[in-house]
Amino acid sequence: MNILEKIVARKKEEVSESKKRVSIAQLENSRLFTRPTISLATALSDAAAPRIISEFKRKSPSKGIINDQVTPAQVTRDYVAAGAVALSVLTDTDFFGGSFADFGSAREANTGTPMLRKDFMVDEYQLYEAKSIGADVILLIAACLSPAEVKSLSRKAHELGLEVLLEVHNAEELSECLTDEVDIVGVNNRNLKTFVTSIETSVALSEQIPASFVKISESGLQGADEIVHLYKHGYKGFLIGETFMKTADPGAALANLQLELTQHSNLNPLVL
Ligand SMILES: O=P(O)(O)OC[C@@H](O)[C@@H](O)c1c[nH]c2ccccc12
Repeated sequence: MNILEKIVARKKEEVSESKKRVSIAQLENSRLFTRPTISLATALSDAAAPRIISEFKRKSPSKGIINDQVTPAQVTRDYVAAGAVALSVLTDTDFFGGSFADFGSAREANTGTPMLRKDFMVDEYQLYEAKSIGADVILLIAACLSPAEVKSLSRKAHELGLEVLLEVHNAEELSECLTDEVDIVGVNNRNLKTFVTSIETSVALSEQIPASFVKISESGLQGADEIVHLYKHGYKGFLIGETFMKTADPGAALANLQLELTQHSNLNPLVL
């Protein structure tokens, strides 16, 4: 089994345990369930410059502990203050050290910025969970879902008012799984089966994503130059975790990147 298969197998167990503990009706009754969601797709498609989706990520299977000193509330406040277009918070515990508690404190620390529940979605039940914790966007990873699952989970997400980010890593996943039900297409520069990261993945796939979809590039991003390069290939959003989280002050790291981006001619990420 590769790591992705291990994560998905564990996730399926977890979901069946959760279903026994908490019913969908209970999730529907939670305080945040009826909260109106905020559109990330709109924020990105309106953007006249690269926008950063900042991730709260404590650890990962490829890197081990990234940061165990910071709190999601503080990092969220700092990311928002530094101009993040959206926040991504890991809710997977076993492999990424995330939790609903992390997501909840980030949600509490910010009401106006869209939030992505970053997890491995394999069952409709998790969409109800996402809504109950105040998520705006959910992630569907083509590498661990069938095209039919992508379609049905996307439909259900929309029914619940959630936006869908479809993550692809290669041309096959893109052609098999892209459906009109998807709101945003994310190209993961990291192969989740091998952990190899290359921004050339985003470059290569950019042409193949129809212009009607908002595109984002995910993983392994570090500096303004590569972001501007990918922006010129049509990517509007950039999902960044480790580069920020490995510093003592992730919000300050985002602020520095924003500054570097403003120094690129004709690009001002702080002005719409
Ligand atoms: O920390 P990075 O290399 O900046 O990557 C962030 C994000 O793209 C990455 O965490 C990610 C992308 N797709 C995922 C799917 C599951 C878990 C994590 C991910």
